[in-house]
Amino acid sequence: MTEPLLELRGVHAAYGAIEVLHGVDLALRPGSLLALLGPNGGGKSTTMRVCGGLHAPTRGELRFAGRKMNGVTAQRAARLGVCSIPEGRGVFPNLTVRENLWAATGTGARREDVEEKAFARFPILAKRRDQLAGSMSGGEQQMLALSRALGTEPAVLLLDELSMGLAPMIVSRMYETVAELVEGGLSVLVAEQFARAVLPIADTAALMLHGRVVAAGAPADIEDRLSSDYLGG
Ligand SMILES: Nc1ncnc2c1ncn2[C@@H]1O[C@H](COP(=O)(O)OP(=O)(O)OP(=O)(O)O)[C@@H](O)[C@H]1O
Repeated sequence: MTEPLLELRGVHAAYGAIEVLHGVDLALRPGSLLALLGPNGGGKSTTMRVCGGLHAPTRGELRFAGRKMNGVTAQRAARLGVCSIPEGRGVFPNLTVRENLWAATGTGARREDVEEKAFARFPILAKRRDQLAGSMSGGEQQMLALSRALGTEPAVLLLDELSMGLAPMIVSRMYETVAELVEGGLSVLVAEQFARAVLPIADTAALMLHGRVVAAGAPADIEDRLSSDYLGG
């Protein structure tokens, strides 16, 4: 089996004195989609933050392309090719669509190329190019966040709660795009409370409860562990 591109080995993490991850193992293989599932507070966002270099583990290893990368900053992680879209999308509301896209060019991509790709993928963004991001719908903002992240040409994309606040139709459209990106070779780790949105396109899935991965494997293999609660009705 191919080596994981991004991997957590026995990762513990804490906020102050309170440990919230208690030995998390995860393996994201190249060109695949791993869905990290589970209810609120289980530790998905903290796990994503550890993967993106935004939160340092207290124990265990974060590995990228076979090398330990504990202690890297988010900027260094981005330069290595690990790019995060945080919960809440992280677009700059008081900047225009184009200005938001240019924020991706810190890693070296040309502004014109980032714009061209974004507008080809989501034509609505071309129409809104000079509009303030904060004035757009949640779906359009998520398209912008995704386009900006892709502007850095990442090897790994970390997507936290893509579905949050979006209509089901928009969520399906977004995950269709994610599936195309994975088809094209991108490796994607998605944290989702609503498993139904992402399971159909996931290669592997992991269920997190109380800071631990309690089940992991092919979606079909862990489906029976996902109670209707975790499937999001
Ligand atoms: N900044 C913080 N300070 C202190 N505790 C935190 C902080 N962020 C999260 N926690 C706690 O860490 C635990 C894991 O939270 P985390 O956000 O990682 O879970 P989650 O599965 O992503 O849930 P959600 O979908 O609500 O973000 C929870 O008990 C939460 O209360």
